[in-house]
Amino acid sequence: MMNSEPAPAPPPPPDPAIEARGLTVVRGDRTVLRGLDFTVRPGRITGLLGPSGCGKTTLMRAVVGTQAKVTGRLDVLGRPAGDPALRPRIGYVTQAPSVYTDLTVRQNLDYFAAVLHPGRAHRDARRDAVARAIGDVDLTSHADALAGALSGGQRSRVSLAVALLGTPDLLVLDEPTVGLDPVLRRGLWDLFHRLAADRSTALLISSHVMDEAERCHRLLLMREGRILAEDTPEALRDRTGAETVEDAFLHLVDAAAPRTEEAPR
Ligand SMILES: Nc1ncnc2c1ncn2[C@@H]1O[C@H](COP(=O)(O)OP(=O)(O)OP(=O)(O)O)[C@@H](O)[C@H]1O
Repeated sequence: MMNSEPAPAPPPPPDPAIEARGLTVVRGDRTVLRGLDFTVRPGRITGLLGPSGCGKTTLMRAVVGTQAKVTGRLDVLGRPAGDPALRPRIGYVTQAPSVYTDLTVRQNLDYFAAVLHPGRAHRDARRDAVARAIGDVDLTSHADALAGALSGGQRSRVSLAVALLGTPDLLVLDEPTVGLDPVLRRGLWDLFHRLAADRSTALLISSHVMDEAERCHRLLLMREGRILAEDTPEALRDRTGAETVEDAFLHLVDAAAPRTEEAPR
């Protein structure tokens, strides 16, 4: 007998981690972001790519709630960006590592863990979270080194470990792989993919290095404060007939304004 039961409906897509509609930001007397619409999903790595000065950091600052003069709609994890309830749910790593150079790696992590989860009752949980975060960024063998004695790339990884302490639902990373050698870069991208797959973390990662684009699930291509395209790397290549995301970007730039522009590095 044929089964007349309708096939079960597929599960609805999870709520977006970030949803922007008409996002506009003014810095000084300049409009730096101009009416942006985009969505970032949980469990996905979204790459934010574009030339230097196009507004990537400004967009990230708006998402984490540290940017003034933001208009339009910007919802983060179901709340308006900047809502105090979002603070423990978002990890943000800026371009400049923010660590105490006169403390060891572990002491830095202990300090931030105590801010996140104060009190004796959380002592064991703090110790576990610190050990896990140091392991996540592959700094276990440097845990007792002074942060001031680390290389720039190692110090950025301490900043990343701090951001991972609270197991955030959203990680916002501003050029996290700058200055890292290829082996460490690969290790970090593996970690980003594990966070997306195992913890359903939404990752928004900026870069102006186009070869990192292929490692992302989705891309937001930016130029001069606008989104040129929002899609998967594969769809962007197919749509433009380009072999690389960099060529796809150039194609889209030409299609948007038929003039010669400098390509992002
Ligand atoms: N404090 C500020 N006051 C006024 N304008 C600013 C300020 N900071 C940045 N801008 C301007 O905002 C624009 C976007 O800067 P933003 O730092 O967001 O770009 P970006 O894409 O992150 O660049 P990069 O890749 O070099 O970090 C730039 O034109 C910059 O000059």
